[in-house]
Amino acid sequence: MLVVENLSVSLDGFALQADLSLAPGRRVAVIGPSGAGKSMLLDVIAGFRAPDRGRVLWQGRDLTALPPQERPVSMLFQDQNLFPHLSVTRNLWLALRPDGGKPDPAQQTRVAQALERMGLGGMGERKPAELSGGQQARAALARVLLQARPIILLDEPFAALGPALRAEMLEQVRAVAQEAGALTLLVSHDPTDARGFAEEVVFVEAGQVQAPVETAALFDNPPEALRAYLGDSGA
Ligand SMILES: Nc1ncnc2c1ncn2[C@@H]1O[C@H](COP(=O)(O)OP(=O)(O)OP(=O)(O)O)[C@@H](O)[C@H]1O
Repeated sequence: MLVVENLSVSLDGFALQADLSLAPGRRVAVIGPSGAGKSMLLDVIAGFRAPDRGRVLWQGRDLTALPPQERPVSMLFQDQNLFPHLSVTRNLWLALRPDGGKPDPAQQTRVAQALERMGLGGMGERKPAELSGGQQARAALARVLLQARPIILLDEPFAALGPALRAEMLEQVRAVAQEAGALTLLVSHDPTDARGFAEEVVFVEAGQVQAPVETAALFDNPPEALRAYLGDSGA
């Protein structure tokens, strides 16, 4: 289980509170109004922000004091976080050799296979700027695939893509997560994405992280606060 226990983080007058347990392998959407604290929750789980109080545990192990690179977590951001001066292949090498060393031939083959799988065969020598937005998203997902960590965090990584491409990317994420048996948390502003992707939904409002609810049950009978958030989005 991923357990976020008695967590409290404050920043410039904003406070986030969470108490949450999520099972390995689940697909979870994190939704809620702008500024509610969704990114902050992911940042604390990933280790980019330290909580004032509380702990983050994975399978009983306390991660709270660990730096991001030592956590069992891969994170995908909207800007895809690829190094602009490195080729796509070299960006992916870093997933296997964070020290910057040259991967061995077997690792290089894995990188080439990940590129093929993401439809980027033959594009490994390009710099990220020489790829389309969708191709950059696939390159970033190839990195997640190579890292093969048991928790995948996605902070609106595909928001800049059109609906069809976004749905396709979420399908890819689902396949990658399933293969790795990874728990996946997806921050999204699009209820359709949440419904299509997630088995459970965590609703965050004004710094309060609510307990996860089965997706279908939540959207079939949304509580008042969620109804207000969804407005007339048709979800
Ligand atoms: N670096 C910062 N300095 C000060 N306040 C911040 C900082 N980052 C975030 N905040 C505040 O913390 C709160 C939570 O921000 P967060 O980015 O987690 O919200 P969010 O739910 O992800 O919003 P959005 O959906 O708009 O991305 C917001 O009220 C925001 O103004």
